[in-house]
Amino acid sequence: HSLRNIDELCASIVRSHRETSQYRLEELQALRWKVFSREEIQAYQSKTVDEMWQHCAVRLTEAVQYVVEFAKHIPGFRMLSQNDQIALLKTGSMEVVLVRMCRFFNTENNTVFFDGKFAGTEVFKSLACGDLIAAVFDFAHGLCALKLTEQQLALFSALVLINPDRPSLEDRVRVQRVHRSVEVGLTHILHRDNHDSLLHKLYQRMAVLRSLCSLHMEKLRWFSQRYPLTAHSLFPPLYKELFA
Ligand SMILES: CCS(=O)(=O)c1ccc(CC(=O)Nc2nc(-c3ccccc3)c(C(=O)c3ccccc3CC(C)C)s2)cc1
Repeated sequence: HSLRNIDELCASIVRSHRETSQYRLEELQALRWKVFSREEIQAYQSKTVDEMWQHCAVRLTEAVQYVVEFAKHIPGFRMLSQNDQIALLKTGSMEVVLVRMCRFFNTENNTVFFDGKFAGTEVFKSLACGDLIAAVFDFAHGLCALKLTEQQLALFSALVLINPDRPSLEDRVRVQRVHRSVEVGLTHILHRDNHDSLLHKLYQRMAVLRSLCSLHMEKLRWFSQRYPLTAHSLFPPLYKELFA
């Protein structure tokens, strides 16, 4: 790895991250105190379980679509086979949405940017999966505490996505090679930012991510058994393709 092409790799991943984030940081900062009114919270809480799940599935699918675009612009990712790209996105896209949450989470009032305003856990009550929401909020808190820069977040997102341990990969060795070059890139910018200790903490966060995503999948299975019609006919196709 000559330094030049590590710099190029970092630059292309950071550019891709910036171009595939629906909101710039400044926009999210400007909106951080725009919270839902009592009436709006009441409206969310009076939705039925399947209405709220459908609503979140649409939001999550939209966030995942941006992650798919992010992946497509990562040089090493594009070189992989179609099947391996799908295999990595199947498990990694939700993890990247969760990692990106540190951009749109306000630790001061424990709210997340959702549907145009910042929402507390009470907004998601009618999902009937308080443990998943609490775990997602806890994870977002923990990640925000690391105060990642956009560049560090971009490289960490790519590292989470290009994971050679994913099931059913055809060319694991190739994914390992791309993973290693992204890791060299992340190590390089953490060293440049004089924040070497962060890498170890980020690896610890990756372990929590995996458990969070299996909890999400478990809830999704529960939901689609309980509401088969909604899950099979009303969920966005990409959501079903990636999560069902
Ligand atoms: C990411 C790019 S960005 O420009 O920063 C941006 C762009 C757009 C937005 C708006 C946005 O889509 N916010 C969402 N919030 C949540 C959410 C919902 C419950 C709790 C915590 C966050 C979404 C989810 O559907 C989600 C996300 C992670 C785990 C679980 C879920 C819901 C499950 C229960 C179906 S989508 C925010 C930020």
